[in-house]
Amino acid sequence: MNDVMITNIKSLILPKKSEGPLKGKEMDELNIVDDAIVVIKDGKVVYAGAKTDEYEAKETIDAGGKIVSPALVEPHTHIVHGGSREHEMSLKRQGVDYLTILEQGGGILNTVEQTRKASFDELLNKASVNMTRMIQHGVLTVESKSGYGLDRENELKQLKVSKALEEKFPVLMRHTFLGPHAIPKGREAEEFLQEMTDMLDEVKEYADFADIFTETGVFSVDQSRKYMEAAREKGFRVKIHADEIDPLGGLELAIEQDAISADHLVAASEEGKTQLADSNTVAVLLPGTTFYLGKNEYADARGMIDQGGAVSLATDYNPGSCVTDNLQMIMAIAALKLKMTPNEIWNAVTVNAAHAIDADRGTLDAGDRANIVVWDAPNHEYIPYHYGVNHAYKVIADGRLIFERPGLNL
Ligand SMILES: N=CN[C@@H](CCC(=O)O)C(=O)O
Ligand SMILES: [Zn+2]
Repeated sequence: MNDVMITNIKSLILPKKSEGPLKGKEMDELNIVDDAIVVIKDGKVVYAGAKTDEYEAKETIDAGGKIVSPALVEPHTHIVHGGSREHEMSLKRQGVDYLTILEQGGGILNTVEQTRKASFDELLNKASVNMTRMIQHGVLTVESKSGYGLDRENELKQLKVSKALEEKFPVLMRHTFLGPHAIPKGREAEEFLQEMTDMLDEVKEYADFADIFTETGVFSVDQSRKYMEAAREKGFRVKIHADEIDPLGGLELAIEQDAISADHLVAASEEGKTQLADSNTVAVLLPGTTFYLGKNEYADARGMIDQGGAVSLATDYNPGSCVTDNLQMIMAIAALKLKMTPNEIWNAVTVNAAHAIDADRGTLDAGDRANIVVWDAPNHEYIPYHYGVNHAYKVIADGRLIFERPGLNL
């Protein structure tokens, strides 16, 4: 006997499982089945498709005539950190830009100070609040970066908190070492980068990927290449914060280094965008960051997709450049500012996001984990359209209902 049957599904969104990420025109293909059911046994999907009488189950979850999809995948966050940086809002209002705040010892370095001061438990409790919110917004797979320690003790502390989060919540996580995230006060780039590179062996136990912030005033393309090569030699797949503000050629470097993802890419070159199509690299775009930094130019998602590249979307949740843990909000910004179609957006936050972090998630084929969201929306286009609110109505992790949107007690 099966365990659970989700019935009364108006439309079931079924992104296509594929060996690599969906690229180019494939990104606009999405299977949507009307009047559907999902059957679950031992936390896995037995059947997801058109309604049939063929199956029985011990328990029923009524989707209430709403739409259902795989749980969302969040491929880029800085969820573990101490403190907050609301004071930077007034600096921004006065026209002080992101890199200037960093150069003056604020920004990332401010969060480093607060993260170093925080105990393991403080960090875990704080990140748990964000994780709870992400789950409530329909996310059950989360990538999490270090990068607010910038020394051995605190980078390891952050990665251990990240691992503990995965133990605590019914989520699949990927953990990324981002030791070269900024240059600590009083240090010199080369020797600090060497210290972070020397940590890679030890970090292997906790991290799936090695990442670096390649940007003006942080690490150059040559320094980043050296770090990525060292990480790859030690068996890491690499990631990169590339071309976020200045066009340094970070996307080309990512492709050259067979990075699993290149993230940001607001200022990526035409050459890089062209190369993306023939690469194994997923472009993880973070339009919430462009919005939050008050920029007018967004990443050229259309150029990347139309030339045959693979694109994914993430919040980039962090305390400085994008302070939201609502991936649905990013879906709206992608529709409005990146000119992505609803199908492209759904693929970008499910299958392609999963490929960007090497996670077998984002689909509901037989045998997949039954990580599912019932959305309070009439169709899949509605979620990017009605922005800024949470449309997740029920969240099901491994076949278990773990969140149901509360109503009002009137
Ligand atoms: N740009 C570099 N790192 C983060 C921001 C971190 C911060 O400002 O605290 C990002 O992806 O946007
Ligand atoms: Zn980031």
